[in-house]
Amino acid sequence: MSRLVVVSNRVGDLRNPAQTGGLAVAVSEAIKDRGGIWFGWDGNTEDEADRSATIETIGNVQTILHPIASVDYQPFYLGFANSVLWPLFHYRADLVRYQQDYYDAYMRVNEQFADGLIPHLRGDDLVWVHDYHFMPLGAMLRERGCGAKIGFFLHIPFPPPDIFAALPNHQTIMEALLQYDVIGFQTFTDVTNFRRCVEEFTQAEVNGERFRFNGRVSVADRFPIGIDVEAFQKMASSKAEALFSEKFRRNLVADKQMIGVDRLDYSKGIPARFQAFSQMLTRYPELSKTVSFLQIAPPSREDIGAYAEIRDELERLSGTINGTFADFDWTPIRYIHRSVSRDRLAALLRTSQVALVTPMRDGMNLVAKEYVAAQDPEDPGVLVLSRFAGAAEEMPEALLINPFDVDEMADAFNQALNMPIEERRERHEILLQRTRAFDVHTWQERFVACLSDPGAWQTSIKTYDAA
Ligand SMILES: O=P(O)(O)OC[C@H]1O[C@H](O[C@H]2O[C@H](CO)[C@@H](O)[C@H](O)[C@H]2O)[C@H](O)[C@@H](O)[C@@H]1O
Ligand SMILES: O=c1ccn([C@@H]2O[C@H](COP(=O)(O)OP(=O)(O)O)[C@@H](O)[C@H]2O)c(=O)[nH]1
Repeated sequence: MSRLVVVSNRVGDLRNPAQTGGLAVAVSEAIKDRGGIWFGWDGNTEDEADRSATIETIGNVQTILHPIASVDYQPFYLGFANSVLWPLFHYRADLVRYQQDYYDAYMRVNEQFADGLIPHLRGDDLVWVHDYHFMPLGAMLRERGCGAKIGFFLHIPFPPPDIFAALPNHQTIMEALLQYDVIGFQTFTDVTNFRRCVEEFTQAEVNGERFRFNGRVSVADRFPIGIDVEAFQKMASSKAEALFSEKFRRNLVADKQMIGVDRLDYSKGIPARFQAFSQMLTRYPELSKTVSFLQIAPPSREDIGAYAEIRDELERLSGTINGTFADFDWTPIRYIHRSVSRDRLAALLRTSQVALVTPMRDGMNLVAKEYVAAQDPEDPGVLVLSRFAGAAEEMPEALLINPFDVDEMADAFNQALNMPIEERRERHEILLQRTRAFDVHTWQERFVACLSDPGAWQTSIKTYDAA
């Protein structure tokens, strides 16, 4: 069996169950299955003299943590990755802050990673590069003579050509992506957008989802990421956590609880969700004191202006909403700006009657799947899900909403709170079945199978009925 070599900016802490961020969570689950090397950033932003890579073995996984010089970190991670690619790929061209030195640092860090990785590679390895931080890495490994199979998986959406064209370096990035053997996306929409960009911005020969460019053939497909359903179910219903949820339930003044769990990111649609909750209380005054809304939103990328702004906006909004609706014995919104461990989170999801997953745009959104897994099948809660989350493609039985329409969301929240038990069970059963069918193990196995033999890979069917 070929060795798997995973590359990503964040390397999950394989000993820590409390990590946040879908990539770290999902890749940790996936690599534990098969073992191999996980190569990524050492998480250090300070320069120490001659910092070199740190190598550690944890079970069947070897982690190689590579430094990024502090002078590069800001323009690479906060700059090109998260002030250019992240907003653009989430369809927010208005938030892009492009600077040539950001791009230069991005290419430099990719070159350094290629130099750092190449001595560890063997010809028969399967190299799996993750996410927008490392789009040119495959091409740079090829330049250094790497003959191994190299695949790329994008965790965030891929935009249509009109938006992608706003990236000054779009052609270089497209051509670099065509140096991978496999280019994986979360959804059909992303695959379609990518194919359209290949057609528009490169000279590649296009045959369905196969592309021939500079003598190399690449295949693109959708590999929807999932969770470890059994592990999450176990956490949600563990005895210790049941005690925690019971205590938590007793302390609740309202009968029902709605929950949102998101990194504090403008793509997650939290302000509109708060507004819709407020609108729900205005439209349906009978809900007053019967429901409270718990929003967990750990800090993320706080050195970027747009992230600081959204934090201020949420503090303002939650203050205004509580000021308007709260009473001596009822606080409508509880907003927690720190991360919560996954076992505790699982219990909180199980204790909540409605989950609000309402991003303006999201690659997948694992919280949607975690909520479904955490439910008691006899008395399950309702998932309200944005049609612009990647998860919506596999989860049409959720209450799908348009996050740009606050009124529609308010009505859907009310519908979720009042949904009869039979309907809740019906929707939950099929959602759970599909969450199981497309779990993190399937994700890993499908990607690795495709990368092992890209020529023989049959690109996926267009529906999820097979689940
Ligand atoms: O590493 P950070 O900058 O702190 O950000 C955390 C991660 O955010 C993004 O996650 C994405 O991946 C999830 C799993 O595939 C997906 O469900 C979600 O929709 C995406 O937003 C980002 O893509 C990762 O690189 C970050 O590590
Ligand atoms: O306080 C928190 C907030 C989030 N998460 C986890 O972080 C991941 C977030 O992944 P998702 O795909 O929803 O979004 P991302 O943050 O990757 O954009 C999920 O597994 C959450 O359970 C967590 O453990 N604690």
